[in-house]
Amino acid sequence: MTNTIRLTTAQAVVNFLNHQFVEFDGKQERFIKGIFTIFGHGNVTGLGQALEENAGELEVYQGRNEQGMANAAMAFAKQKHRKQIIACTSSVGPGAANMVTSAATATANNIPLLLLPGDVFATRQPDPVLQQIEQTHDLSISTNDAFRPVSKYWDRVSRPEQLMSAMINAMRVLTNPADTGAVTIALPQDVQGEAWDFPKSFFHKRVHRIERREPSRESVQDAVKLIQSKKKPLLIFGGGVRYSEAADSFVQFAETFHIPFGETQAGKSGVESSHPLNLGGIGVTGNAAANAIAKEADVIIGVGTRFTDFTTASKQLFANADVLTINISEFHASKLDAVKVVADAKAGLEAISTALGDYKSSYANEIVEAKQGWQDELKRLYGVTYGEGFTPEIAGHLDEKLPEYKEALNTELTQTSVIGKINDLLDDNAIIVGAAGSLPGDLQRMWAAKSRNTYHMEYGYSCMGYEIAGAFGAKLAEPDKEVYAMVGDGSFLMLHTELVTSMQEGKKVNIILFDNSGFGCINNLQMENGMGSFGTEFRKRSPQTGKMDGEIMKVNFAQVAAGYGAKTYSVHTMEELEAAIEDSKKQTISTLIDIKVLPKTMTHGYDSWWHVGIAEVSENESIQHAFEKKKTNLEKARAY
Ligand SMILES: Cc1ncc(C[n+]2csc(CCOP(=O)(O)OP(=O)(O)O)c2C)c(N)n1
Ligand SMILES: O=C1C[C@@H](O)[C@H](O)[C@@H](O)C1=O
Ligand SMILES: [Mg+2]
Repeated sequence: MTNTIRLTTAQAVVNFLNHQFVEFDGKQERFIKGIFTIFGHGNVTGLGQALEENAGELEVYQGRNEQGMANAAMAFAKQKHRKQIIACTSSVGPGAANMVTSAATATANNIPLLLLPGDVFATRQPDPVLQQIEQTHDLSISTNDAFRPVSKYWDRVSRPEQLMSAMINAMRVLTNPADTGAVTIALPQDVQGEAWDFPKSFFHKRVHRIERREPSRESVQDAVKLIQSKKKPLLIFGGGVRYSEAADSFVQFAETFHIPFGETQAGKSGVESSHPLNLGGIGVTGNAAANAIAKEADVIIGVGTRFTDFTTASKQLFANADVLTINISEFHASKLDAVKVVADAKAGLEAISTALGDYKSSYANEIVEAKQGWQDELKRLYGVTYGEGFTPEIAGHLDEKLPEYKEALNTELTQTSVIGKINDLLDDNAIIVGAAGSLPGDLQRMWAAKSRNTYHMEYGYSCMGYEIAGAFGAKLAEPDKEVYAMVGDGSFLMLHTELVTSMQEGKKVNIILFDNSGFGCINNLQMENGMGSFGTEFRKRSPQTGKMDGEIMKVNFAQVAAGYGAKTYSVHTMEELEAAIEDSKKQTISTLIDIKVLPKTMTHGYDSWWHVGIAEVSENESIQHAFEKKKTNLEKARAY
């Protein structure tokens, strides 16, 4: 009996993908659910042929935009806590280039994403093939080299037999909780069709064990010593806790030692917001309760967090505290000069818990009071209404222009009150998905997660255009729940066409669109830092000034989505909002609710600083002032 099987490279890819499984806590699951495709000459006659002939168990999807489909694949993996993925194949050239952004998004967020872009001919016989870029200094370069800096593993299969080591390494990285991200296997279009006698053993079922790395005894002792020397510890619930499925251990740790916790964007909803020790979002987009407690904490225990500038408020928030990290990645564990426990979140927390004995923090009423204070503030935010003498949350920027927006958008709705209403109306187990704009900040502060794992925010790359594709990916992961994309008008305009794919697949997503006719959060950012309103409001070019300071642009987003066949609603009042949400729940097709909101009515920062580059020299006094302010702020931050 022969020990080999003759297949094309592409057929071997499909066969191999069908035989990959992961095992976590004793539970085995198929690792590759399916594959998103947009076919072109770079993949249709190779991978396309292989999938047509025998896709096996792989579900084959048809994307609309390569970035969109890859964002959906990433969201699927994120919602599945990295235990299952959907691969993506594109053509050569522009199709491949469209996935570079998604690769970066997945890598920044440590989410597994397998990309299989077509590539130029290995033989070079037809060079330049259509869509080949031709770098004169190096003919081995193709568009796919652009994936190198944004991939955790990159390979090009220039001969069929290279596929074996390429795919084994791809799986190594995709299933490695400490170092996962985008994996790019570039497949030259001729090689995809070339045959090889592959060893049958290459296609045997492979089970990739996702192990819970135990901490070393010494590192646990270090952690115990540090915590025992402190009175006011603060835990941070990072995305790693969710991926490690360690929420129960985390809560038990917090309760046993009476330690409050703040949530990062990736960690939020790992535990219900109502938990008495859950202070909610922390950092630049954190709330007043979490940030106030953080300022007084003497040790920060960051679990499964990358400590981004948003979490640390640009290293200002924990300036005077010691830091302890529990992280599966040595790299992330080593941040902020921390005492580090390199371990799986659950294993690390449980080991420290056992060794910590009868330690108790010395918080008295601070936690209850901080939470109550934030509840009062939330109530105020829910109730912000436009009217006589109105002062928006972000005051002093466009105050005098608000009546013009009210007229143009035909609305008096404020963003904070709309978010409050939506939070009240959605099902407790509904999933919200977001990524960019002012919404991630508002939602991290304001959103009360009533069930676990219902808050899905891509804030590692904060990539505009993730929201709708991401909602579709989350829906594929959890088809029995309502999924809502929370999206600004800017993000919608950047990329929304996987909405069509959601309808093709009969997987309903709901788009909640906040139209303030502009890149609102960037307008806030520039004006807070001394600039005028420049290039961020959506206004027509004025024939008088020659600048984009003319009429406010009006887009009927409901009509756009209706054109795709979605059920849509135009909302200008609270009553219309309530009716739209209730009706949208009854629909079986995807929906879009086009909500017109006033600019500047999103939440403001709560005692936090975001470090951005500011001009050191300018004729403008307000810029000079902003630069001085930045210098003062920098002095209050940790140096590294
Ligand atoms: C792909 C991408 N390009 C640019 C940015 C920078 N950026 C962040 S938010 C934003 C504007 C978002 O506008 P919108 O979606 O309308 O949200 P709003 O701030 O108005 O709520 C921009 C341009 C980004 N995050 N992602
Ligand atoms: O530049 C940015 C500012 C943030 O407020 C926003 O949420 C994010 O999308 C971004 O890219
Ligand atoms: Mg906007």
